[in-house]
Amino acid sequence: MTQSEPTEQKRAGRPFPVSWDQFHRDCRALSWRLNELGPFHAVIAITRGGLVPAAIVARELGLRVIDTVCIASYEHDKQGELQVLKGVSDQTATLGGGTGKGLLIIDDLVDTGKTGRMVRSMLPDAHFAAVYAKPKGRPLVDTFITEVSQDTWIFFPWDTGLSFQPPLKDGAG
Ligand SMILES: O=P(O)(O)OC[C@H]1O[C@H](OP(=O)(O)OP(=O)(O)O)[C@H](O)[C@@H]1O
Ligand SMILES: Nc1nc2[nH]cnc2c(=O)[nH]1
Ligand SMILES: [Mg+2]
Repeated sequence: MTQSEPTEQKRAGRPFPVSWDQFHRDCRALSWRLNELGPFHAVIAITRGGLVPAAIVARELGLRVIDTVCIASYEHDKQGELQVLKGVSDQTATLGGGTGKGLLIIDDLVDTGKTGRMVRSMLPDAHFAAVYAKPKGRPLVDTFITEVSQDTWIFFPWDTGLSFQPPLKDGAG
């Protein structure tokens, strides 16, 4: 990528900030939906973004076997090559009969669907859930809570902090 190319975040343009409170509510809503679809043997969080929703969903569904698939692709807001740094453990793979049946994969969001496609190829029979979905990634997930437009960039509470916001009207501050 050359210096002048915009990042995925800049290209997306429309900011969608999510507070801890909102994120917790959305994860609880996801848990309600998943509770009707289970039971699941284990939760698999796609790190790192999937760790927070996975903890909340696991708490709500009473699941105590939690594994990770560690995938890196975005360096802050630029997507590069997908790298699988760690797959599921042999123990979790056995619980899912080798194909992921009865396993619940969780991520914070699906955007282009690249990450989702990768985990689906690893565990084709697992249930894949994300809290937020953009249109390109939506066909990859079985369950999600809120759809946002493709030109939206979601700002998660663990990536943001409180800061001064200038008033909408110029000079009103
Ligand atoms: O649908 P895609 O276009 O593949 O994008 C979605 C993925 O991008 C983000 O992860 P990221 O690679 O930034 O890593 P992180 O979870 O460690 O922040 C997000 O948490 C999803 O896993
Ligand atoms: N924080 C964040 N990470 C992403 N990775 C891919 N899309 C997004 C997004 O909208 N927000
Ligand atoms: Mg991620």
